[in-house]
Amino acid sequence: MALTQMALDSLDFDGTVALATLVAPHVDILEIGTPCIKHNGVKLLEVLRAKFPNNKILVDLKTMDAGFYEAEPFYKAGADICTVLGCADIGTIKGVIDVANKYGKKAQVDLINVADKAAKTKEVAAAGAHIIGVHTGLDQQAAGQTPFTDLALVAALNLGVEISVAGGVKAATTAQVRDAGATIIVAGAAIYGAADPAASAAEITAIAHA
Ligand SMILES: O=C([C@H](O)CO)[C@H](O)[C@H](O)COP(=O)(O)O
Repeated sequence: MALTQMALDSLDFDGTVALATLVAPHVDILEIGTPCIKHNGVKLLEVLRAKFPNNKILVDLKTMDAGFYEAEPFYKAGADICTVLGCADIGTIKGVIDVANKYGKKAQVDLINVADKAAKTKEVAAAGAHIIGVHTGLDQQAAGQTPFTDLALVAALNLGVEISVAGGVKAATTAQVRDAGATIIVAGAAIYGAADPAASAAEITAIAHA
């Protein structure tokens, strides 16, 4: 059993709200993707928070510096999870963990571009990270990479932290990543690129929840 998260990666404010309206009943977590939050800011989070009280909301800040200071306004506005880059300074990562704890929320450390993912996972888990994000980014996917080997590596550490997996996951690979130990399964393009995003989200969630 894993939760599902839909990545909202459009830059368009109204289009994002419209897509979230279609998909929200069929996923556990709505993600405001990095380009989307940079373009639209905390106002979009406030709108989604008010419209979708039954979904958790992840804000994909991918924070690189000033962890506590950057993430606090988003937790204050209703984010349940904010992300911080694993390649950031440990002080930055601890800042996001601290502010998440202050609001009773969660911090996710994104392993994108981290060279030694096992060592980083152990370090940030010991620092109190709530979720480890195994992530093959859009540019890495374009170069042919997938998250599956990294997921196996992180899951094998058995550290008792939640593990999120993102990077081109679709219905056909959802059972594979669920069985490999992901507790949160992220899908972006597989849902927003589908002819029927609600049906695609429902299909992925049915597999993830099995
Ligand atoms: O985090 C993401 C990306 O780096 C842009 O910020 C995506 O939201 C994430 O990769 C999920 O999208 P898909 O890979 O299209 O499923």
